Amino acid sequence: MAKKKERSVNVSGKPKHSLDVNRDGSSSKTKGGRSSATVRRLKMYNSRPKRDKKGKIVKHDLQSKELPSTRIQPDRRWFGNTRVVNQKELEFFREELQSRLSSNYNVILKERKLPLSLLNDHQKQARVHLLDTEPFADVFGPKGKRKRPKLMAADYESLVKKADGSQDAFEEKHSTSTSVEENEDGVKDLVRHTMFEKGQSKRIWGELYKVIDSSDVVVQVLDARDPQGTRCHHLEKHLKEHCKHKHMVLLLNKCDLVPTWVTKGWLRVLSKEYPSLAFHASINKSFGKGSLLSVLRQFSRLKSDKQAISVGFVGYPNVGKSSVINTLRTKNVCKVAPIPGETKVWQYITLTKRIFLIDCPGVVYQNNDSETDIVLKGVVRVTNLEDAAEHIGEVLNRVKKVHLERAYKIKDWEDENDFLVQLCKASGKLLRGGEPDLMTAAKMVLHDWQRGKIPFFVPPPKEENDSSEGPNESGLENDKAVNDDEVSAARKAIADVISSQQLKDVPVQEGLFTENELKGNDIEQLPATGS
Ligand SMILES: Nc1nc2c(ncn2[C@@H]2O[C@H](COP(=O)(O)OP(=O)(O)OP(=O)(O)O)[C@@H](O)[C@H]2O)c(=O)[nH]1
Repeated sequence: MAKKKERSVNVSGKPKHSLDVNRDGSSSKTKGGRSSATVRRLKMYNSRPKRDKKGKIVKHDLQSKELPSTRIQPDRRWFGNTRVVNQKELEFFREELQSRLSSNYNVILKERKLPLSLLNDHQKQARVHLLDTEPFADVFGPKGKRKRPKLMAADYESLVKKADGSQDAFEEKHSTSTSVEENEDGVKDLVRHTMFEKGQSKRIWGELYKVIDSSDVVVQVLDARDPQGTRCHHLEKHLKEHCKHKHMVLLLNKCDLVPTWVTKGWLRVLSKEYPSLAFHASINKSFGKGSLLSVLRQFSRLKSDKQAISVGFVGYPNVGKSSVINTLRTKNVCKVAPIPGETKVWQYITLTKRIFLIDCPGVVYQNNDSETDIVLKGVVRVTNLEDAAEHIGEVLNRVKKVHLERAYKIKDWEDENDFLVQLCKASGKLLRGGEPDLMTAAKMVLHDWQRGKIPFFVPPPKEENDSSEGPNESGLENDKAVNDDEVSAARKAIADVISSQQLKDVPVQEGLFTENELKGNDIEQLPATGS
C-alpha cells in the first residue's frame, strides 16, 4: 500500500507512466525503462481488437455496435487491385486515354479493367446539378413558372370539331397514298385482287427455300408452251449467287402439247444456260423419263461417299411438278390436279436408295405480268375469277382462229363478246330468259386453255448461225472428295444424255396441230406471255 502512495506522487514533475511518450528515454534506458520509441510502438499494438481467451473479439474501436462480432476476412485480394496514382499520373492517363478513345484506329481491349469512372467524373456531375440550371424557388416556389399543357380546344364542342377535321384530313391523305395512280385517260386501275398474288406469299417462298436448302439438284419444271414465261429468274440468280454447289436442271414439261420443232428449239436455247431436258409426264406413256433418271444418277455420282442426293422440283403452279414425280415413281405418290395450288407443302419421296425427290408448291416471283398473263400462265384457279370474260380477248389473240373454230364449232366472230355469245348459243350455256351466260362460257374457254385443249405455244427464237455449242455444263460443280476423272465422266454422260434426247422426236398429242404447224412451216410469231 505504501508503495502505491509513492507512485501517485510525482515529485520531479516529470511523467512517469510507462506508456507516456514524453518519458525521458535516456534516463529510463539506464534504469531499464521503456524508451519513447518503445512506448509509441506499444501504443500502436493497442489499437488491435481485444479478444477473449478463445480468440473471439470482445472490443474493437472500429467495430460496429450493431454487429459487434463482424469480421472481414483478411484476404490480399482486397488490396490486389489497388494502386495509388498521383495527380500528374492521373492527368497523363486521362489525356492518353482520351486520344485513344477518339482515334478510329485504336481499340481499347478490356475496357472494364480501366478506372474509366475516374475519367468520366465530370459527366456524372453534369447530370446531378439540376438546381444549378433552375433554382428551387422558380420551379416549386410561389412564383413557380410551371408550363401549362397546350390545349387544342377550349371546350368539348370545339374539341369534337377539331377531331372531325383531322380525321377527314387523315382519310384524304391515306386514300391518296394507297390509291392506284391514275392512267393517262384519267381512269384509275382497280386494286388487284389478292388472288393474282398466288404463289407469291411468304409461306410459299418459305416452302421453296426449304426445298432448295435440302436439295442437291434443283429441277426447274417449265411449261413447254411458254418456257420463258414460266421461268423463275430470281430463283436461278439466287442459286448462282448463294448455292453454287447445287445443280440446276431445266425440265420442259408438257412437251406433248407443242410441236416437236418447238420443243427442240427451246431445248437448244435453254441448254446454253443449264442442262435442259424435254419431258411428258404420264404414268403409262411418258417421254424423257429415262433421260431424266440417268441425269440424276450421274449427279449422284458427283457426290462423295455414296451419299444419297435430294432432287427438288420447283416451278410455276400447275406446270406439272407433281406429275413428273409420279411419272418417275410410276405411281401416284403426289396429288395431281388440273388446277393450280394443289401442292400446299413440300413432300419427300424416295425414288431409289440414293435418290430422293422433293415436291414443292408452285412459286411465282413478283413481276410485271398483267392479270391476263397470270390467268393464262395457269397461276390462278379459273373458278375463282370474278370476270373471266375480260381475259378472252387475249386468248383470241394468241390462238389461231382455225383451232378455236375446230374446238368450239363456231365460225367467224367480230370480237370477244361476239365469240362468247356464239359459244353460249352453240353450247347451250344460257341463263333464264335465253340470255347468254358469258361468264360460264368464258370460264370454259379458260379451263380448256389451262388444260392444254386449245393449242398454243410461244415459238422459240430463230436459230442463229452460232456454231451451236454442246449442252452447257454449268452447275456441274463437284464434291471436292470426288476425283476429277469421275467428275469428267459424269459431265460427259450428262452431256451425252442431253444431246441424244435432242435428236429424239417427242410424241405430240394427236389432232392438236395442223400438218403445217407440226412441220413448222407457216408459223406466225405468236405473242409471248410474260418475260
Ligand atoms: N398434257 C400434259 N399434261 C400434264 C403434263 N404434266 C402435268 N400435266 C397436267 O397438268 C396439271 C397440273 O399438274 P400437277 O402435277 O398438279 O402440277 P403442279 O406443278 O404440281 O401444280 P401445283 O400443285 O400447283 O404446284 C394436271 O392436270 C396434269 O395432268 C404433261 O406432260 N402433259
